[in-house]
Amino acid sequence: MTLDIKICGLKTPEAIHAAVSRGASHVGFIHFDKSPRHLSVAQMAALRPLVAAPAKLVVVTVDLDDETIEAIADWVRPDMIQLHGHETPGRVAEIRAATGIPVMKALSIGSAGDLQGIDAYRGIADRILLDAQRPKGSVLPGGNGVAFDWDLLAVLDAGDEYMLSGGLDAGNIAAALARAKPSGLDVSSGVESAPGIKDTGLIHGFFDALDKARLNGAGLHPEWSAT
Ligand SMILES: O=C(O)c1ccccc1N[C@@H]1O[C@H](COP(=O)(O)O)[C@@H](O)[C@H]1O
Repeated sequence: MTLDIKICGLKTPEAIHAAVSRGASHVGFIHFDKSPRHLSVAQMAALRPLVAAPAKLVVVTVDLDDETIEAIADWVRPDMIQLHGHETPGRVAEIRAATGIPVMKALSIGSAGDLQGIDAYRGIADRILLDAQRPKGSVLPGGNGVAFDWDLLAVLDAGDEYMLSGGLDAGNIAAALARAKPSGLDVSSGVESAPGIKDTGLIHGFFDALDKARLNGAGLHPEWSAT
């Protein structure tokens, strides 16, 4: 098993190319109009062909209505839909069934108790994404560039699969992998020069730091390859 890498909030062909050329397993487009990374359905559909297999396209949504979810499914045809709002297990199942597209449910983690929320989505969401809680005053449920305490994850069982996000960057990725055992990493703000502005140099820097961490064997889960 390899460690999945999702580079999220991409808006330009250059940024998509940088992520895909470095082996990103997932590329994320944000559809949330309060975000500086927001793309309309038409913009996502236009960029969609640039995300070719084996890279997978994830569209990030927040408490979206059926009509918009349907438009995204039909026009953008993502490989996965990320649900980053207050979607209940029932709503997650509904979106999964209506679209036939795998879903990733994001959960905000501020304390060990928040991890119990995972249980409700087991067998319903295809993947779980663990992110930091939104800082006071932020209008964004994610993409705030803040990390949570990765040591909280120590209570999880070895078989608990999750993607880790929140404030990851080239400077902390080795420490994150030494303390957490995710099956994937998700980064957005950490490869930006300003909110919503991806920097291809920082994208390369993130993959370089990851390569270095892997060479040093930084906390890699025994089941995950170092390639
Ligand atoms: O990035 C956004 O603007 C965003 C908006 C609404 C929901 C989720 C959003 N981003 C997600 O946040 C995490 C981590 O972001 P960061 O690295 O801390 O900036 C990631 O899963 C994005 O998909």
